[in-house]
Amino acid sequence: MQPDVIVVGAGTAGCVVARRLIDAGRSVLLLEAGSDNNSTPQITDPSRMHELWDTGVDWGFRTVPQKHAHDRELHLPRGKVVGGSHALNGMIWVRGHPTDYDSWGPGWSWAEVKPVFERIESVQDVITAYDRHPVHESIVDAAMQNGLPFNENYNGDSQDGVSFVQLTIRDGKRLTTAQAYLDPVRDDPRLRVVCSARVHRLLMSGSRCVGVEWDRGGVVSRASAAEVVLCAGAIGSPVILQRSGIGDPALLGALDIAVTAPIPDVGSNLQDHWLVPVVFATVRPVAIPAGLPTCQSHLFWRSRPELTVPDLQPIHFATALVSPWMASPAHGITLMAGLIRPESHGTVRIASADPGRAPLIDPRVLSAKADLDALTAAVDLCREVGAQPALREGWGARELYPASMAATPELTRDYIRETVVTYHHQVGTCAIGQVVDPCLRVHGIDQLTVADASVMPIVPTGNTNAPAAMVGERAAGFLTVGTAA
Ligand SMILES: Cc1cc2nc3c(=O)[nH]c(=O)nc-3n(C[C@H](O)[C@H](O)[C@H](O)COP(=O)(O)OP(=O)(O)OC[C@H]3O[C@@H](n4cnc5c(N)ncnc54)[C@H](O)[C@@H]3O)c2cc1C
Repeated sequence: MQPDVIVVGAGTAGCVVARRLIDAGRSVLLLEAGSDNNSTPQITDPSRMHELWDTGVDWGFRTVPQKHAHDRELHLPRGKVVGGSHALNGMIWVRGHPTDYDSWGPGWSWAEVKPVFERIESVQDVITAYDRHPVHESIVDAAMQNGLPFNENYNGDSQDGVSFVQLTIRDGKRLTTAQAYLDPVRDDPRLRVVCSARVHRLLMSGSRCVGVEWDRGGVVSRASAAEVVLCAGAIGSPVILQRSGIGDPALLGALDIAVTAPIPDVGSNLQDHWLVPVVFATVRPVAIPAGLPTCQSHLFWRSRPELTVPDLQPIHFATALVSPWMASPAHGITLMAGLIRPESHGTVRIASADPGRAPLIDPRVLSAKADLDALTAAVDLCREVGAQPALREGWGARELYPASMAATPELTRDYIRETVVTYHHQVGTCAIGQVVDPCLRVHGIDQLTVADASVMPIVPTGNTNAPAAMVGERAAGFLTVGTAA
């Protein structure tokens, strides 16, 4: 098969891109490093997502030691299976704040992307009505007792307030873009999906990308195509570019990789959202039945009232999420203090030309003091919500962490450095403007597009799966219809 287009990565965006290219009559070779087995109960049952980390479907990335987080190496789970990170994620559907897209460049204004979200939502089920766990009803009540408004639809006119989350679930099972977009065209003769195919590098002819090289069970194969679309995610896409000689000449030179295109910003501008656990023991048992995730409510709020856009998004879990050093209660809940407009930015760099070596991922978490301040406000807010009667009296909720570990502002900051974890929203490493143009074509290279979370120049105000799917739809439009799609 000599496809029209090679798509690398069958994750959230890659499945959308492949499907829309097939719809437009193109032949597609879709290469995925992980397996095709996304129908295990651990993936399909939304209540079991916590069982997936550090298994065969997780790339299991670790950051380099984080200087501002007590030198901890943070786990960054990423999906390695058809469905990508959507097969591992919390299934929460958030379009983002309208102003998020203003800085993305021509073609990306809210007026232009809003209809794209609506189109995706006509393919990708997003459920808003489900059997909410009573503890989430109480968490929402507690947030309102603490002065927050209830927001029926945070994907509507305003994000602000406490809400029940909207979820990508169908009939009690996780619904990824692999199922919603890819599965309906699986039998189309123009589509070939090759799994366990780890792409090592791009094949270049001068400044033209003419194909890719991959490894499958120790066998190296190559294919050429008129277009290559990288959908390997915010870690995978910059890594493939760097290994292909597209990146910072200083890095490539140090690793003895010939420079194909000097683009210093490949792998820079890594952004993520951050979470800090506020854990409560409850007297009443809390158990989530199969078919729904433990996280069913969240809130959007501001660390400072003068901010025009929410910078906090605590998410709430009907279970005690404790670190190994913490005491685990018999029953509990966790209000995860969430920062969603971080100032700290980092990098993704290959460590060597050897594709077997893990990349060096340095998000530089909490390197900006503003992030520590905002997370402190988020922790304070979660502590206040947990102390409200709906939880204190209704469930016997008692704060376990940070509790006395936040007795002073300095201790609170220390607790944050000790417990901060990823919110799983890495973006920005092949950013529009820096690495790709607004049509997602890599600067100075012909026939090469990047279409995944890596192109987002600023991390959206909210979870990143819906924006990644939106990027996939836009990319396919750029490739098939042109810039006005
Ligand atoms: C644990 C977790 C929870 C999350 N919760 C939520 C949530 O509730 N809501 C939300 O909106 N977002 C959530 N996210 C984030 C969201 O899932 C991601 O932003 C989104 O899936 C990114 O899509 P993508 O297409 O950029 O990358 P991915 O979906 O990660 O897809 C990349 C694909 O490329 C493949 N790949 C990578 N390198 C190669 C290579 N060299 N060769 C071949 N294939 C390769 C990968 O295996 C993967 O399948 C979560 C993420 C995680 C990990």
